[in-house]
Amino acid sequence: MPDPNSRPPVPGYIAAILPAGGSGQRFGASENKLFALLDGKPIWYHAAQRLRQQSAVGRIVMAVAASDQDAFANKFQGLVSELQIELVSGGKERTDSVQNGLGLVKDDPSVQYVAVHDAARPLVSAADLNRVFDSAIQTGAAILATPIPGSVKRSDENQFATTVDRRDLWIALTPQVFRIQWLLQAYEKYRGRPATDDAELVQRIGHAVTLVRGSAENIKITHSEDLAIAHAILQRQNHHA
Ligand SMILES: Nc1ccn([C@@H]2O[C@H](COP(=O)(O)OP(=O)(O)OP(=O)(O)O)[C@@H](O)[C@H]2O)c(=O)n1
Ligand SMILES: C[C@](O)(CO)[C@H](O)COP(=O)(O)O
Repeated sequence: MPDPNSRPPVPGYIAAILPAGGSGQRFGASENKLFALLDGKPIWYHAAQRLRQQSAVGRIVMAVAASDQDAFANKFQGLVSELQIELVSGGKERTDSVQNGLGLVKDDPSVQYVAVHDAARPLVSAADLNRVFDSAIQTGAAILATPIPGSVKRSDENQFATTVDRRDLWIALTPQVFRIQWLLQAYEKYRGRPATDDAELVQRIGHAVTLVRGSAENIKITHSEDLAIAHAILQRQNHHA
């Protein structure tokens, strides 16, 4: 159902917020996992570059932890300027980082939608970006997601399994794209109750969030072994480009 309040988009109507303020505990490197190189460039750069290539995207705001700010001001300064990225401080939780990014764009009248995209997802395709942007314009809130690929089990207290019907289960990806007023309201009402993504906050204030089927290649770099998988996916994508 088309959103009656949506206005016809003009280039730059989306602000992308890239939370990059984590520490990559599960990746286990001595520095932020987002600094690991993929095809010679840091992971965060690939994520931001794919958004920069979209004419719908105007501002790109990246939230960076205090401990990484020197690296972004020095080592990565050229890459940050090249992609015209605005930096803000990261927060304790991912939601705090996103909220800091929102603070920078909330009063900008050219921003109609916000796309929140993990800086740890370097492989999102242009086709998926276009589809989730289009869906957000139609509905006000849309996220990339991919159906659960395997059998799903629930463990009881003795670690005995029951099987969960997976037919309507999806894995949430990013970008997650929202009409800016909805995301601002969601964060105004957010009282720190844990949420692993922004769609959950928007749902909590009563808006339906549309699932847009996206490629499972849009992985989040979480564990160190994900880097080798990302290299293989990138090679395949480059080969088919
Ligand atoms: N306080 C935080 C925590 C996470 N993130 C960002 O949110 C994205 C998804 O988070 P995740 O993959 O969990 O990254 P980390 O929190 O860095 O990883 P870990 O949980 O293993 O420490 C990443 O781009 C990460 O940098 C953030 O901006 N601020
Ligand atoms: C936002 C997210 O990437 C969507 O899949 C995910 O929820 C982040 O979760 P994590 O616990 O930080 O891995």
